[in-house]
Amino acid sequence: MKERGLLIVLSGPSGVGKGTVRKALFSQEDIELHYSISATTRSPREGEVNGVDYFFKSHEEFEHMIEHKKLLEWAEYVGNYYGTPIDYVEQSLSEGRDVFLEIEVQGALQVKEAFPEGLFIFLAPPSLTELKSRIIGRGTESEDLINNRMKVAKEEIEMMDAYDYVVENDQVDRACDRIKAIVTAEHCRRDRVARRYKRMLEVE
Ligand SMILES: Nc1nc2c(ncn2[C@@H]2O[C@H](COP(=O)(O)OP(=O)(O)O)[C@@H](O)[C@H]2O)c(=O)[nH]1
Ligand SMILES: Nc1ncnc2c1ncn2[C@@H]1O[C@H](COP(=O)(O)OP(=O)(O)O)[C@@H](O)[C@H]1O
Repeated sequence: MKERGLLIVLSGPSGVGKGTVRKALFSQEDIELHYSISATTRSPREGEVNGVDYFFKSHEEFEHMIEHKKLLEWAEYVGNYYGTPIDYVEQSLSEGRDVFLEIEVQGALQVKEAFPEGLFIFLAPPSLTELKSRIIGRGTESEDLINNRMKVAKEEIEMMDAYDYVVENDQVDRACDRIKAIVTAEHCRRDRVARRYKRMLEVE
């Protein structure tokens, strides 16, 4: 039987660098992860492509997905819905592929309920001042939205204890290396456990 893949959840406040670290991680050849594309009701930003960055949905379409249990988790975040389509995750894991979710904190906590065996990583900013300057530097949000995101960020940082690991995003390549090391260690741990049970069953 094919072993199930690993579910990796990267979470953390808006502007900490989740998207940047994820893209860097996916550009590396020594780790193979499968990105779960989320659905959202937020409007596309310049350059974002439907079905690549997100599945962009109307409120009605999103609520239809909720009603028909098409989402593994969903959350309302600063006025928009975001959610993880369940079929892609289930199918990839059952075929032995490692799935990577990049989602906010409320959603990550819902995934933890459904998949306690997942690997939950919180990406943390070096400081709140640096977080704010990254959000401002990205230039995608109005001042009101930036203040909202900072307010939510403080609440999210309080939840970091619920995660298996906290990775500081001081430099993108260092954060990436830390995440790779965590994923590799988790694979080794699971292989060791699987081998131990296999041996136990052979002896029985
Ligand atoms: N719960 C949940 N959060 C998501 C999902 N997809 C993206 N998010 C999070 O929603 C928040 C806002 O995303 P977005 O508007 O793209 O802004 P950005 O990530 O700050 O650039 C971020 O924290 C994302 O990680 C999802 O499927 N579920
Ligand atoms: N380690 C880092 N050092 C400095 N700037 C960073 C770092 N990681 C990300 N950034 C910048 O911070 C901004 C927010 O990053 P982004 O990946 O959009 O965050 P998130 O997906 O968590 O909202 C971007 O302008 C990005 O270039």
